Amino acid sequence: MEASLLLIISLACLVITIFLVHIKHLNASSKDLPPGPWKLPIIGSMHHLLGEHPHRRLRSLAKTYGPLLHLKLGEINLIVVSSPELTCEVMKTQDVKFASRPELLVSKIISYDNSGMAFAPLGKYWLQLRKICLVNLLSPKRIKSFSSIREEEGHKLVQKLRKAEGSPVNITEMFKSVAYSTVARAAFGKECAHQHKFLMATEEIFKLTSGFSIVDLFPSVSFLGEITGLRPHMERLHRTLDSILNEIIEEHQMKASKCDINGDGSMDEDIVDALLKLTKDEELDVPLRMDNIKAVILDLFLAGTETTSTTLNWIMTELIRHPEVMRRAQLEVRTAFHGKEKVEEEDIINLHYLNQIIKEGLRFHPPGPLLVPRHVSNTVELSGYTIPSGSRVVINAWAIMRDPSYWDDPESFRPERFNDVNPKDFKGANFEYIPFGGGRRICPGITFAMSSIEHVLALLLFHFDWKLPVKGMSPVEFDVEEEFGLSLTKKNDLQLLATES
Ligand code: HEM
Repeated sequence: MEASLLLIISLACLVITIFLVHIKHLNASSKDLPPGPWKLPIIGSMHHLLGEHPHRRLRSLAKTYGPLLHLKLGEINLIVVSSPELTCEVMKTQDVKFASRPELLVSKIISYDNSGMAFAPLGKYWLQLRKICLVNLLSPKRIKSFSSIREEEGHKLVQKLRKAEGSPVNITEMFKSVAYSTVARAAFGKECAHQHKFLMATEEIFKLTSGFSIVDLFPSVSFLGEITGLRPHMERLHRTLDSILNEIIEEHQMKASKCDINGDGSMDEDIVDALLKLTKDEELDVPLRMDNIKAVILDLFLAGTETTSTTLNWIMTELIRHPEVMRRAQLEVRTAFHGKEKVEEEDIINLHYLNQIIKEGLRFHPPGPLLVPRHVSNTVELSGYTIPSGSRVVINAWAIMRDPSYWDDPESFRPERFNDVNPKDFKGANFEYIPFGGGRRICPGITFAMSSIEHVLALLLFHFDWKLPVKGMSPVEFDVEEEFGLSLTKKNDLQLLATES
């Protein structure tokens, strides 16, 4: 009896010793890696992310360990960048070394083996897509040609709000619908018959693309996808989207063949038409297959709709919370369009205060708080530390854009801060203001996004006065709870009362 007790105690001591030695070994400061919190076997530093959304936890950790942080998340080395100087190093000085993307399970399944632009690895194929996107799909000329779409969708939104006058409206749903319809009509030439299904699927995908999903932290444990149900779920979403895309492409092929038959070159070209034409282009470095075309279309939806509607939603929330900003913006818009029949896009450019509001909205609530993760293919030096090949790199844009060393009173919504003689711009030159990212992976949809956001907000401010539906509720009490995914959305839908001005 005593002997077996002794044996148990000895075994327990042995296990504890091995465990402690293992932890010590795991945590033995590697001189080369950036600093980071202590690790446990298998999960590494995952427990340090509990309790808050990742962008907030990572900011707290950066306060302790510095602006270049290393976390071991399962099998992944995660490098977190939280200062403009290091962001400049990643996005400018050493841009090419940090410009690839990690392979996430969701983008592999949904995006036809990572063949969309957002998750394609750096290389010839991505470069070709990027050129196609900038020259053919999202060129300033093409975006201008979508102005009638923006106007019609804006008009529909105003009509819906007029109809609902007197009752609370779910403005979040309306923003999703207008963002979706605008991209759908630009891409497909008309609204998609399966709008609801498509929107639901894209929202789900955004939640799965955070990069913090268990399947992306243990990529070598392939059965995790099955036992968590994530893989079958992603495959179902893929099948739904694939069948919708097939239908749309068939329609476009039929339309194109009819135009050919009639010898009618005057057909209005949408983004799908432009992409289909490219499948016949023999000059391309890498030929485009039908799956690639579907991946690109999907990317434009995924990247363009949720981000735009999220921005609109947060800005409207802040306008409600700051009635003095709302009043000043309404005055600006109403003065600019006084006596005019409609809100014209050319005049929106002169709405300087509205532009400052949008910039402040993107600073205060960036739809991509950690941007889109980068991947390091070869070991690289950063600020005297070694970033091992295979590391995942995220830039905590949310933390940088609220850093008091670069922003005065950063926790307040103050559009006037962009009223400087040399205001910070988001086109990739100011690394303390990066809502659209930077470097060669910078968002190619900035002009598309800005023209939609400006137009919708100008209409809402011009035509309506806005109130909270609950009497007696103070605007500052209004909730700003967040939900984290690839985009940072408002958790609860925004319900408001609109009265015609
Ligand atoms: C307010 C709206 C938007 C925001 C805040 C936003 C933000 C971003 C960010 C942060 C990135 C990653 C940049 C990086 O890695 O440095 C990105 C990439 C991308 N965005 Fe946007 N975006 C918006 C709207 C749009 C729109 C409207 C489109 C197209 C219709 C679009 C298409 C893309 C694409 C294709 C990429 C991937 C680029 C690449 O990896 O080469 N985005 N966006």
